[in-house]
Amino acid sequence: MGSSNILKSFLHAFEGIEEALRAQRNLKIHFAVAFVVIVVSYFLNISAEEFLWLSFAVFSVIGMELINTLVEALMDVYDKSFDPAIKFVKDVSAGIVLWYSLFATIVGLVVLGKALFHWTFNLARGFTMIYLTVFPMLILIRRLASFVKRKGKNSYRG
Ligand SMILES: Nc1ncnc2c1ncn2[C@@H]1O[C@H](COP(=O)(O)OP(=O)(O)OP(=O)(O)O)[C@@H](O)[C@H]1O
Repeated sequence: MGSSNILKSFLHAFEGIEEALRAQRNLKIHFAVAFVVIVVSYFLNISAEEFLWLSFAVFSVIGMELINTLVEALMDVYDKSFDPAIKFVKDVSAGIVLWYSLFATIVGLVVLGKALFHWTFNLARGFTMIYLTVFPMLILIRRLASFVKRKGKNSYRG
């Protein structure tokens, strides 16, 4: 592979990020947040390890948002009409971004919380616990709500 080919590959990859950024509002927001976090971290007294955790978190969220953009675009090329299977694929793909964003908030609470507000990591532990209990609970509540709705409809029909 010649050096001009390497440059071309780099340019295509750069274009990919540029196009995704232009098309996706969420990606713009994640880039802005990542930029602010990294700039703020520059002025804080944090260790190299903590900086790596922050970088890992913000780069992961943007990476997952790029994957989500890719999945959405693939699905739209495949079929634009409403399809429950496409809904599932797109929703799971969006879920990946949400999941990594939750991880990023845990890292932010531990690293930035400590450096900015002298928080211990108990708060982050609390949030982690809430995240892990909230999802099964929300699913349960939604199932219960749709069960009650179905029951209501059936009894109305007599
Ligand atoms: N073809 C489809 N069939 C069924 N549901 C769809 C379809 N296209 C989109 N949806 C639903 O709409 C949601 C948003 O999809 P869309 O492609 O508009 O992404 P978006 O507005 O860029 O969202 P995101 O914030 O996840 O990037 C999907 O998560 C899915 O629930």
